[in-house]
Amino acid sequence: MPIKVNNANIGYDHQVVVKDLNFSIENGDFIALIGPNGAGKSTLLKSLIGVLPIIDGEINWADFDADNPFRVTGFSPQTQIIDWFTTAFDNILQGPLLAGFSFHESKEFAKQAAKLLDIDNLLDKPVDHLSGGQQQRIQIAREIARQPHIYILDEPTTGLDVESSEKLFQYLKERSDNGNLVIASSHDLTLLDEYVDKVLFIDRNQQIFFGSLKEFTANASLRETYLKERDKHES
Ligand SMILES: Nc1ncnc2c1ncn2[C@@H]1O[C@H](COP(=O)(O)OP(=O)(O)OP(=O)(O)O)[C@@H](O)[C@H]1O
Repeated sequence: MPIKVNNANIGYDHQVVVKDLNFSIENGDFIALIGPNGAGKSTLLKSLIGVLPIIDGEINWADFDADNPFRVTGFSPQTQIIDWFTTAFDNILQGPLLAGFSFHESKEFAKQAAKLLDIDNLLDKPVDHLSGGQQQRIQIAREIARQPHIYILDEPTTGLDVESSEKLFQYLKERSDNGNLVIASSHDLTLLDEYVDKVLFIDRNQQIFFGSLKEFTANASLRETYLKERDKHES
């Protein structure tokens, strides 16, 4: 079992944001992490990859080098981590280079990822000359170019238009169909309905639901609760 979360309490400086999390991520899973604003989605994704220590319980990366999950993971947080003083291409190239690919392979992977994110015409531009949505694409392209086994993506479609969001989710679905793991937070239920196979719903400091998309969709009151909470926080 690649990632197993047991009775985990997560948060900041002993301030618990979500308590008693219990779920596991298996090879081939494409999981949507949903919950209203402030529910703790970013906190959970940071805890999963280990940049934020958990308060209690366990998160086990059973089949991987637990000391260095970054080797096998593409992680795109909500706050942009970008090298502002280089070009779009050099930013993307850093992903595969740091993952250990040769310069030649890295250039190929960077070009492919740029094409997927429709930024191949911006590659020689300094990143601080680009729009927020274009910068978001660069960050995701950099992670995709690493060819990771696990994708941990915090609202990857923010700033992306509908067509690009569909293309990205289609790609992630193909990766999960090939045995890779994807967990992505999103507020876009239409996109999730089309591509993901499991849902993790957190709200009011707790895990409300973890299971298949089918179960989630079939449970009208659960879906209703999610939509109501989401819209309440967004209005
Ligand atoms: N660095 C931090 N230190 C202390 N508290 C924080 C920190 N970052 C976030 N929080 C708090 O943790 C809670 C969860 O925040 P988080 O960003 O994980 O929510 P989210 O579900 O990702 O929200 P959104 O949908 O708005 O991105 C919020 O109450 C937030 O104020």
